[in-house]
Formats: sequence, C-alpha cells, structure tokens
Amino acid sequence: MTGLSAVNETLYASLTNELPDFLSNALLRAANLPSLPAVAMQVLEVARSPRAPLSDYARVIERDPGLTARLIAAANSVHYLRSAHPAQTSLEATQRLGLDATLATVLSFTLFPWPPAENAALQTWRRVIVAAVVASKLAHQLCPEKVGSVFTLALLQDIGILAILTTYPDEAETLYAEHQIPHARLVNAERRRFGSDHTRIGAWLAAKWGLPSPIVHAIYQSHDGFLTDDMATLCLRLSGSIADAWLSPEPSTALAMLLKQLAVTETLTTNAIEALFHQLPEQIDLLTDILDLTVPVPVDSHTLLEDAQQLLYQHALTLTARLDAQQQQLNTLQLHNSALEERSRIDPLTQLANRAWLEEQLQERFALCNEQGRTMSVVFIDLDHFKVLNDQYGHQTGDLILERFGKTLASLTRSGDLAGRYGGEEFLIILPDETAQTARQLAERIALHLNEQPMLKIDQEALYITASMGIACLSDGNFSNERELIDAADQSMYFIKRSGRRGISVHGQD
Ligand SMILES: Nc1nc2c(ncn2[C@@H]2O[C@H](COP(=O)(O)OP(=O)(O)OP(=O)(O)O)[C@@H](O)[C@H]2O)c(=O)[nH]1
Repeated sequence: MTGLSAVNETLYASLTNELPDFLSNALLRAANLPSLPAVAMQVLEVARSPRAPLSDYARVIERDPGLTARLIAAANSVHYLRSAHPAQTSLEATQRLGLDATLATVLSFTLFPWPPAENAALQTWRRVIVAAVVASKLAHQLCPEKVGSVFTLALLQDIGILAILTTYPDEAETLYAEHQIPHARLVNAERRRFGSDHTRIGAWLAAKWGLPSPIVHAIYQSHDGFLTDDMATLCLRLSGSIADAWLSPEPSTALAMLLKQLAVTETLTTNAIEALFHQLPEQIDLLTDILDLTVPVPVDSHTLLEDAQQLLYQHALTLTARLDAQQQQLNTLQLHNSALEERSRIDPLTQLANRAWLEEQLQERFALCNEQGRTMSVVFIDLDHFKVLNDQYGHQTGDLILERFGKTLASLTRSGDLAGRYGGEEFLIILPDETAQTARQLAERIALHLNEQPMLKIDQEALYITASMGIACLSDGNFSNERELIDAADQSMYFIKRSGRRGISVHGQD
C-alpha cells in the first residue's frame, strides 16, 4: 500500500490561482469546508491500485472505529441480511459489500452530512451515487482494469458542490434549487455567481486534501466533452450525464439527447447502452439501500430506453424533413441566382454579353495573358450611319437591326470567343489566344456577311448595313492594361470612320 500523498504544492497553487481571489478567500474562511479524514485518504490510495485485495481496504478502515461501525451496519442492511451471519468485522463487511459499496460507504460517511435532509447536498450525493454505478458498469465494458478508480472518481466528481454549499450556504441552496437539472446549465450558473464552477473548486479541494494529482485532474475535467480516447475518462464524463438523465423529471427526453451526443463518440454501441441500462436499476437500488438514500423516481429501464430511442427517431425524422425542405429552398435559390447572374451578364436586346461582362472578362483574360505569356485580340465594331437608319425607319427598326446583328455575331464567332454589345451600336469581340491576323479574318467574314445578307426587308426592299471595325492584338503593342487594348481597337475603328466607313483596320498595321 502506498502512503498518504503530501499536498502537491505546485498543483494546489496553480488551482488556487485559477479561482478569483474573493472565492479562494471565502473558501479558505469557510468553517465547515468538507475535509477528508486520513482514513478516507488511505482508502482512496488503496483504490488507486487496481488489484488491491479487499483485505487491504478492511485493514485501513478498521483504524477508524466510527467508519468501521458504519460499514458493518451497511453490510448488515436489508440486502445483505439474507446471509447466515451478520458481519462483525471490517473485513467481513468489505467482503460482503464488495468494492464499490465499500468505497461509496466510506465516502458517504466522511463527506456527507448525516442524517440526510432533502437539500442540495443530498441531491448531489444522489447524483454521484447513480453516476458511480453507471461509471462502474461502463468501466466493466470499456476499461475493466480501471473499474475501481473510475467508481471512486465518479463519487468525487461533484465534491466542489459540497464546498460551494458550505461557503455560500443560502445563495448556493437557492442556485441549486433553481438549476438542479440539467447539470450542464448548473456549471454556467456557478461561473456567473461564484466566478468559477464546481469542477474547478472540486479539483482545488482535492488538491488541498492532498489527493493524488490524477484524481485532481480527473475531477477538473470530469464535466468536459465525450470526445476522448481515454476510456476511463469517458466513463467518468458519461457517468454524470447518464445519472442526470436517469434522475431527470423527463428521463426519456434527457436520455434521447444524450444518445444523440453519444452517437458522435462512436465508442458505445446501442447494445452496450441497452445492456448498461438494464443493469442499472438493480445496482442503484442496492447501493442506495445500503446508504439509506432514496432515488425519487423509480425508473423502468426498458421503457425509458425505448421512449428515448423513439424520441430520437422522431427527432431524426423531423430533422431530415427540415433538411430536405432547406435543400429544396437552396436549390430554388441557386437556380434563381444563376438566372439572375445570367441576366446580369446579358444584353437583353442582342442576347450577347453586356458591357460589364465584356470588361470583366477582358480584365481577367488580360491578367492571364500577362501571367502565362499568352496573347489575345479584340475587334471593335461600330455600325455605320445608325442615326440615319433610326431616323429613316424608326427606332423600332433600329432595334430589330441591332437584334439581328447580334445573331450574326453569335453565329460567326466560335465558342471560346466572347462577343458583346459595348454600347448603343458598338460591339466588341474578345478572341483569346488569337493574333491580329485571325481577328482580321473574323472581321472579314463579318463584313462579307453584311455585304451578302440584308439585315431586313422593308416593303420588299432589302436593307443592308455596313460596319467600321478596328482590331488590336496584345502582342502588337505595349499595353499596360485592358483599357489601353480597347482604346487601340477603338482608334483603329475611328481611322476607318474617318476614311469613309465600311472597312477594317488593325492597330499598328494601317
Ligand atoms: N434603335 C436604337 N438605336 C440606338 C440604340 N443605341 C444607340 N442608338 C442610336 O445609334 C445612333 C448612333 O449615332 P452616332 O453615334 O452619331 O453614329 P452613327 O449614326 O452610327 O454614325 P457613325 O458611327 O459615324 O457611322 C444614335 O442615333 C443612337 O440613338 C438602340 O439601342 N436602339
């Protein structure tokens, strides 16, 4: 057996530093701060050794006559009386009670006020007793070699509440009456009222008693999340939550929420949880009988688990339905968005790209050419004498001509090219990776088309149009941005206008 641990000063100091000054001062001034007598400390030390025989516990316990008497009384309580001879010694009592009940009795007797009154301390003790049974059953499944230590830790996880109750009796009693369930909310309420919660205060108290640092750390982290690889830690963290569900006024709802959280850990199968729940009632009855504790709601584990799973299933169904509806909404919105986006790029009259889209594409293309040493050309087209057409045939006919010219451009350009309406009767074609020579060939095809195909027939009379076109190629000038490239093509187009219209000019060549 190892000896009693000395207080780990560094750990105690760092935990004291974590508490606000007013709280640590108040805790230290508290008259009845829970204390752990030497005998209980020694029992906990024994419990740290996984293979310690019951006789080791009995030997430690018999040094304290009061504790021994309590243990013998517990061993001779209702559940154990069927045995032929009442237990008379500490060893007989521990043997009859078994490890879990022995530990629970020792800690109950040393920490828990007697006789129990219906108050927050009793609620707390009820919770940890149920939690300890849960922890022990879970440990049998997940880490059988640590059953004893997990059970002890589960019993100690809420000692911080006892410390808060003795330090701020009235305030804490009210707080715990309000917030008894759920426990997670309690932790937040404690932080708001006392500047710290019972896991920190419990760890501090354990360090003050001189409990081994693994116990102190375990209490500190006892209420953290379920995502941990350490099975003993998981057993401890689950134990409190399962106990809360068990003791909740609406156990099936609480359990359903817990099962949902548990699904994330993927450590416990539904079968394992079922097995656990079916073992719990008997074990809890046994222990609470020995300790004269009543668990207020007698729970039928079968019904509870079934109800919880049903709730979870319904919840999943509602959630799926909601997700489906959201997905549909999203699809509609996306369709709507892409239609809007499409509309924001298209000139409604000609169905070609609009100016904004042309400029955006040109900017991107220009940057890409610079980055990758590629080239491109642009063709700037201005329809000739459009004002005259409008004046002569009317604005609507002018519109129709623009629309038909749009179709002409769309039919003569290739899929990688981008033709758009730059302004009133001005058009621009972007030709990625093409030289001025290729751009000229395209311009010539357009000119030929306009020459050969009338845009309209008005009163059986064919109406032809002409265009002035300017071309600029990135490779033929020192252009520092896309704007300069368009300007160059525009100037070439003006050169044609000035020269009498209907023609093609290439920047740098004419
Ligand atoms: N029908 C119609 N006309 C438009 C549209 N946008 C611009 N215009 C007309 O196009 C004409 C352009 O006139 P100008 O800039 O003088 O050019 P132009 O008459 O084509 O003469 P040049 O370009 O010098 O050959 C104006 O009368 C505008 O009103 C449009 O969407 N529909």
